[in-house]
Amino acid sequence: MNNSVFRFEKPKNEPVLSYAPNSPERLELVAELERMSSQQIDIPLIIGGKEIRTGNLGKVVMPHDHGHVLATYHMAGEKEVRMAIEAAVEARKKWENIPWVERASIAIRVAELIAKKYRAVMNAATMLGQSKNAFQAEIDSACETIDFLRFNAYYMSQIYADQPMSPTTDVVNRMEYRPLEGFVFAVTPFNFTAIASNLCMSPVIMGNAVVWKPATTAILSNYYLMQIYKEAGLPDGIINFIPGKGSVIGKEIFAHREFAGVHFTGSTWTFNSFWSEIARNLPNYRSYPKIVGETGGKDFVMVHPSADVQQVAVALVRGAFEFQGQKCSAASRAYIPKSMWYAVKDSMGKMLTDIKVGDVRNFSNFVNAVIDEAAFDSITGYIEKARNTKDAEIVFGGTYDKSKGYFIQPTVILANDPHFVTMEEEIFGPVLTIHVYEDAKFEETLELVDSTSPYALTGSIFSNDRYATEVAFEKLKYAAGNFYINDKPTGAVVGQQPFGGARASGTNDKAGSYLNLIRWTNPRSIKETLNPPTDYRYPFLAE
Ligand SMILES: NC(=O)c1ccc[n+]([C@@H]2O[C@H](COP(=O)([O-])OP(=O)(O)OC[C@H]3O[C@@H](n4cnc5c(N)ncnc54)[C@H](O)[C@@H]3O)[C@@H](O)[C@H]2O)c1
Ligand SMILES: N[C@@H](CCC=O)C(=O)O
Repeated sequence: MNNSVFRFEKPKNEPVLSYAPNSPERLELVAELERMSSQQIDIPLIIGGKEIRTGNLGKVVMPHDHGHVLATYHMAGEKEVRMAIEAAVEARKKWENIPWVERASIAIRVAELIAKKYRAVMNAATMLGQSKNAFQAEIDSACETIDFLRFNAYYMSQIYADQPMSPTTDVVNRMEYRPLEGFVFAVTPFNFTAIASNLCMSPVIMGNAVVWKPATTAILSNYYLMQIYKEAGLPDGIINFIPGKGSVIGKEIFAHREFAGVHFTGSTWTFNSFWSEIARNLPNYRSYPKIVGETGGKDFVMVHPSADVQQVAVALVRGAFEFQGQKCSAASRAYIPKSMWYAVKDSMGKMLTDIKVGDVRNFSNFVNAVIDEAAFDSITGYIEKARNTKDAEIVFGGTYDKSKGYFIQPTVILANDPHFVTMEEEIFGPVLTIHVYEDAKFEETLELVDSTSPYALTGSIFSNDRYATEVAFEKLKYAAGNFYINDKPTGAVVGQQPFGGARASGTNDKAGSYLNLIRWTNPRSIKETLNPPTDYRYPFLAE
């Protein structure tokens, strides 16, 4: 056991590479895309470090070319879920007792491997499997994944250094940061490889062992993560990788006595179903489980008449359509003053005419495919609702085609009714709805922004009038957990804008900050009395 005190310096964010034509990173990525596109791999479950093949198979396809199979994966049944739980419970016994700096070193080594040796692999797998373009993959599967790992090692060192005071000479007080008693269930979404990694690694770094259910539409990149964790020295059984049906896996997990916490990112509906299931099983557990979930959003852009037209138009186009709007933070409803609407529309129209939609391997495509057929059908269903009502009209896009890939043209809906369904419900696709308001009704419109949707994830105000900005800041105090001034509501960076929201958007435990890590510890306060009293009486009783 090493008894030294280690301190990690605050890291810097991983620089985003440009992938400009002929840059070394571009050439390496193109070669990796070709290599991955020309093979079909077999993805097993990984339990206690062992590869398990159940023969119950699913397919990993490219969303932008869904006839192209990249991999087959094996699905867990009840037996494998129980094996994964046992492996995690067993592995945790040694893991929690090694010096924390060893755990931090493994995390930092994972970051280093992704930054250099496996950057192209992680980006190519995310591009092909999740249909992200090179820039969107780079900021996710390279930079954000790396940042989560490096910053969490630093935050962990700060948490552990936080010790209580011992104000008198006869007492020594200290705090021991134990992991949770049991295992943690990580349930991860398709849309960010970084989130998948972080949902597993933040409990792990704090001494916990994890059973990981990845999203079936992100299995390729998630499987490569497992391999990198192993190469970095993560011991067997600390993360147990079990793709499969959520309902089969969830049922076994939530009924288990050793279930100690769930680290989830995904839809509000799924999270609510977990919460009910956990409540139903409460008497079975050893401890109250930690329930951490970041969920949906209906993120707004509120525009004041003093705002700059071009800045607003760019924020709307990038905020709504990057990664096909499949970000929980995507700009999906905007409120524009009447005096600005035609200018904003004109500017957006120029950009939208320029934007190309297609395969990720063609680097000139800004927009790629949505994740799968179910998403395609759900998103286009909303577009059809807009087409078939008097309450709204489609002003850009509105076309789609799933014959080869799940492609939807960036779509802008103008809603006369500020409560039209696409102003209220999360669509999770390339659809932005705009409501135009009378310039004089700025404050009333802020009330509308606050009360229109059950979510409170991200939002922004565009204004060059500081008094107006301040009014929006106050009136929208609880409307967003991440609030932006003169910026799009997406693109939170680890260490800069800790991420998460409340209301129906989750428990707001702020991924990418110490606030998330403290959910994965079970602290023990220790008081040692150096000179214990030998008389039971209070001093005044001796009078
Ligand atoms: N707030 C955030 O930080 C954040 C970030 C990214 C995505 N999201 C949200 O995620 C959603 C999109 O992601 P998604 O489509 O992957 O979400 P989803 O809820 O469909 O799935 C998330 C995960 O839960 C699993 N799952 C579903 N039902 C289950 C069950 N009964 N038992 C166990 N596991 C189950 C899925 O297989 C997947 O791994 C959007 O609503 C988006 O807003 C939120
Ligand atoms: N870090 C992301 C949040 C991920 C949601 O899907 C952003 O702010 O765009």
